[in-house]
Amino acid sequence: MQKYILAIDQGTTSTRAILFDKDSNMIAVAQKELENYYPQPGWVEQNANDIWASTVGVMIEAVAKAGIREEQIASIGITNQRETSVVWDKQSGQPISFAIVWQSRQSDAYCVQLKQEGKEAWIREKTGLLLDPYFSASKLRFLLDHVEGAQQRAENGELLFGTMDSWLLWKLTKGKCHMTDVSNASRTMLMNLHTLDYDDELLKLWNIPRCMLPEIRDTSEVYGMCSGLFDVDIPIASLVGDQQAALFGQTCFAAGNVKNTYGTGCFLLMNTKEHIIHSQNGLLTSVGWRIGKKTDYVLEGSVFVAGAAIQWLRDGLQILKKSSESEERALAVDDSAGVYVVPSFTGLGAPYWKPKVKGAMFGLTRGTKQEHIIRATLEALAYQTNDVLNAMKEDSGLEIKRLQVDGGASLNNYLLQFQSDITQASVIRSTISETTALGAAYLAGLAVGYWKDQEEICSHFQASHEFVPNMEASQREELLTGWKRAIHAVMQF
Ligand SMILES: Nc1ncnc2c1ncn2[C@@H]1O[C@H](COP(=O)(O)OP(=O)(O)O)[C@@H](O)[C@H]1O
Ligand SMILES: O=P(O)(O)OC[C@H](O)CO
Repeated sequence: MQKYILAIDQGTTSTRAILFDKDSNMIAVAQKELENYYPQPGWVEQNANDIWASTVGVMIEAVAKAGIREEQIASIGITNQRETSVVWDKQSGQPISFAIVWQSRQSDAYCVQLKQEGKEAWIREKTGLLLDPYFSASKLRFLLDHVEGAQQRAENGELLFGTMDSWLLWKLTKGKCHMTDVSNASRTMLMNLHTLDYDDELLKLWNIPRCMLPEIRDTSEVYGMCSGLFDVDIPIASLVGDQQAALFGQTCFAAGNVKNTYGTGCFLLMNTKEHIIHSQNGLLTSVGWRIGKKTDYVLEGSVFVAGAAIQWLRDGLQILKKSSESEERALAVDDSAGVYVVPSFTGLGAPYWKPKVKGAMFGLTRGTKQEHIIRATLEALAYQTNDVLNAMKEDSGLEIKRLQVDGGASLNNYLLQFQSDITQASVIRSTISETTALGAAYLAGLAVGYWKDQEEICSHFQASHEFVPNMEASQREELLTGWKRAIHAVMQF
């Protein structure tokens, strides 16, 4: 009987379920959009019940679309938007409030206070993370402080905390499994990177009762059975943060392998194997995955606005009808005519971490056309990626000769060629666009023997296109000098 792996990709804007076969082909895809709520400026929330409902919906739809029998599903993998936090009642299974999304800044005051108390370096050494409301700890603190009676109920063992992997696992196993994996736990700011367990000093600092936290497990193992949804019980065999899943899906298994996902923002991850590298250049250190007690760590740099800048050209400036049109419009001019766009609309992320910086455009003349601005905006995605790659090279001491890419904006050939030219590295786009779901599928398949090992998985990787550097060194230097001046200028403004 032909078998398949069902991957759930629970993202910020949608939930997807994808069935893969043994050759990594996508057999069926189902997707449901999700509502984000913005109750106050800078706050972003989601309804965890909607996330659960969307997950059930896409799982059933994907299996129906594929026309397979449920017993043909060898295992289920879950990958998820990371850091987004929810607390629920153990008895009723109801969330005590909306989930706080990773982008939300509502718990910033806790981080500011801890910075003032001089705790940043100490937290960084333990967790590899910067003191920022991006991570789960301050979000959980916020929930326990703002929902009446929550702290006491948590201490009594009545409430449970989870990121979306834990929430979905708990729901799919009908409350039997309250677990997470090391990759997700490494983004909570409660786990110690060295021990891979919750850190008592951090729990004390944030005043979080350990009993409400999910058990930390491997990234690829059978945690429990999905029961009640289908006629047969199906093992759930991977939990993994979405950026780490993409790294796995891109088969970046060796030290120094790097992937970049060009979505709304850009997420760059480098596999550093067993080495915990503490960045001197504004990057984060997290766990990639742990399989059979072997842990791979990663260095990570996030660019907050990437594809979102193209959306701004489309919806804000209205100089594009569709994002995909940006390629031909950029190619309609010979160059960007000295225009630089710095799309730091929500501050600058890695490697600068300047949350208050605004965006800017430089080098405008009477002859500047829409096409120059479009081209310069695409180039900004490549310059920002290049800045993170330089930080990665410096921190790891490794050369980066190859960058594997995915995400919506990676369909833009002009962008990828320019990336290759500026970075002087091969830029490789895989034939499989859904690398995040594929990574979760690989991890779930490995756990049940569907695929034998990483070597077998590597043999599935196929580049759809490879972009190689093709720019004079002098031109490259000149362009990079202009970008540095532009970045410097926005930070001074
Ligand atoms: N051909 C393209 N050129 C440039 N940007 C694009 C192109 N296609 C999509 N995008 C951008 O990519 C983003 C969507 O990518 P996606 O990976 O779906 O993002 P996310 O997972 O963050 O929602 C959008 O911001 C869109 O503007
Ligand atoms: O939902 P995505 O794909 O934008 O990913 C969100 C990241 O995991 C946040 O850290």
